[in-house]
Amino acid sequence: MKERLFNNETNSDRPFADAPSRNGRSDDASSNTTILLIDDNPAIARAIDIALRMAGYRLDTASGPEEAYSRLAQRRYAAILLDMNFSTGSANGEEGLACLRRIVADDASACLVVITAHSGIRIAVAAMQAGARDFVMKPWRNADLIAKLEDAMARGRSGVSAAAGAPTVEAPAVLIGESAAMHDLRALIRRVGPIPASVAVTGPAGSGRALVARSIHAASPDAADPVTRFDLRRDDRWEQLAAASGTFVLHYADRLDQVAQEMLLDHLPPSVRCISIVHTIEPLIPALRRRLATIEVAVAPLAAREGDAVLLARHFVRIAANRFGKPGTYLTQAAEGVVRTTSWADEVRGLALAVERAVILADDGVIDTALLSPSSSVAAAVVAAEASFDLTDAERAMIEAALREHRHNVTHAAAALGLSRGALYRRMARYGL
Ligand SMILES: Nc1ncnc2c1ncn2[C@@H]1O[C@H](COP(=O)(O)OP(=O)(O)OP(=O)(O)O)[C@@H](O)[C@H]1O
Repeated sequence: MKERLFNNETNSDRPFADAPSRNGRSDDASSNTTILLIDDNPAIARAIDIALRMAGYRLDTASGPEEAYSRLAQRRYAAILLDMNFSTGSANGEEGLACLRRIVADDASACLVVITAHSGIRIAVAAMQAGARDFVMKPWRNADLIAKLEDAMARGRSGVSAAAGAPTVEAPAVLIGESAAMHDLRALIRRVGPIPASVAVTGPAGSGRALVARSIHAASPDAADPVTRFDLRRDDRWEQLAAASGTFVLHYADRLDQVAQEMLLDHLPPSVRCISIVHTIEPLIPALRRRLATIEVAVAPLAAREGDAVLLARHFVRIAANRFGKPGTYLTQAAEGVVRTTSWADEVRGLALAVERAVILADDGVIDTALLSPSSSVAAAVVAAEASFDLTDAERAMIEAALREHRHNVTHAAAALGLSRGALYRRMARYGL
């Protein structure tokens, strides 16, 4: 039941000129080590890619903060090389500093090296104060760049050297979203995380509560220790509680009846920090509310987070495109409009599911509105059934998909299929559904 949240890994003129790594190696020590470059200049990205590959490293590139957060939500990088300006004409380093602060807030152990213009000493100082481990000034010599990266990685705070290329287990808890609600949520997590008070994370299922709980733990002094998760619906919950220590993440306390809530109070060791995931704290008896919800961190429904659905959809496209081997898959503007205006059942998880399905069905890597329509799972079922050229199978598959899509709500499934409820019931009986 114990689970470790964190792996203990752990435009310029003439920026690149010369030798590979100071150790020139391409051996096991560095060959598994991946570095993230955040830079909007493809020429720089190509050149750094070559230099790092010659030194035995791998490079992932993000063209700006949005893509960077998405990549950082997927894996932990041994080091991050961050340019300080992204928009055309911007030179004050503010964009880079904001990105740096966000990355460090999400993952205090992130190893950041910033790239500044030759005259950017003020920016370099601000970046170091904000948590960068080092800076390089343009133009740089590749040998210096790699030496600084290697020194920064070696100075990692964790026990295992990132430069040793330890494989990534779990990505940092990165919350995608730029809405006011998400900015407030991040600020609250940063305030609450370090205090050993118990926290109740509230909100609709699928809205990201478990991710927020991880993020709170990541901001705590115990971040390097594993949390223990409990599903309070399980029969053996009381024995499990008694055997554990550290930080507890409790699921479904709000589903316990009054007697079980009192038993939970009796069984919770006094010294543990509890992070509870509940729909609302209303069903909690006052004493349990005091024990579990000293502070409430509310996760807003997706509909109340202006602009976040599109950022999340792009994030899920990147993940699914990578997972299903479909690089370059993207949402059309019209599809992003659908993402923005749809009320997603099951919140962020529902959106993620719709996007994954669309990525799979997008033959040409283009996700247009039709692929995002709620009935696209029905379409997918038809495609699958068509392969067998059996109309009976196709009809059954469509009905099954529509029922799944609408969580067995016959009225909604019938409407999606263009049938009356009675007609759907008759077919369900025929197919034994
Ligand atoms: N802001 C976010 N940024 C990135 N991913 C997110 C965000 N919110 C949710 N997700 C992803 O959506 C999915 C559902 O989130 P999560 O499991 O945290 O929801 P939940 O509210 O805990 O729901 P449940 O308790 O029903 O599992 C997960 O894959 C999670 O990583």
